[in-house]
Amino acid sequence: MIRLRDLRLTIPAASGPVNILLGIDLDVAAGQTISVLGASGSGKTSLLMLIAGLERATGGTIEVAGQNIAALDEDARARFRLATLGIVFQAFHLIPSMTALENVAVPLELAGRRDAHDIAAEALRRVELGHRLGHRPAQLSGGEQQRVALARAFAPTPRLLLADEPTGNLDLETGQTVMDLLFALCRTHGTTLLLISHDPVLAARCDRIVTLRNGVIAS
Ligand SMILES: Nc1ncnc2c1ncn2[C@@H]1O[C@H](COP(=O)(O)OP(=O)(O)OP(=O)(O)O)[C@@H](O)[C@H]1O
Repeated sequence: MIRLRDLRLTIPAASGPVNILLGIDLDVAAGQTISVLGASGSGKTSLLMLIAGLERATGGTIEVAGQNIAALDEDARARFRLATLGIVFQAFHLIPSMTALENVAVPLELAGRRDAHDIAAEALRRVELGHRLGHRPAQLSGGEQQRVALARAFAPTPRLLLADEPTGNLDLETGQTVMDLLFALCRTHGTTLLLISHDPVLAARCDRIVTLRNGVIAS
């Protein structure tokens, strides 16, 4: 599902170029769950942004679901994301003016699904938010907002879920509930998971752990 070869990222900055990733090689099989650990600033989020096609690599190759991301232009990458990936961030990134149902329906509508609202309602019921369809994000708790974000990510049944510290803004117990749901959804749909975390206990729930250090995979 993911194949990275000598992946490099250098970003220009006022004080000179910043080398963030210095040659990453990684293979993740379909259906596998993998966690990326590493200290703050080790390049975890940068790696996720490259795999999602939200950032351009400065070297190496990225294949996701057999697609060479670097070969795609901006529009093609957006279509590729819609068809292939779900992403969940630490901040929930819901649209404040929209209800939970509308937030989950957006990517489905963009993908041309006529039954977007029915699928969105079902996705929200699966994260136990069937009673909150008409609530806006400000009317939901943090845990509920992240469950809406999970429903939005899983509603189009993506082959790959990218999760960046999805429990970072939640208390321990709420975070546990969200992660139980996330792993259950991955299992049900056979979704490949790449989970970025600081937390070794959470990481240990994945099939595999890799650790980023100084821009390379240290273990
Ligand atoms: N646009 C940018 N310009 C310059 N430096 C950047 C930029 N984006 C990221 N960096 C630097 O790249 C390094 C890696 O950042 P990244 O966000 O990928 O780390 P991370 O491992 O996800 O950290 P955290 O766990 O704190 O979220 C950091 O040192 C950061 O300061």
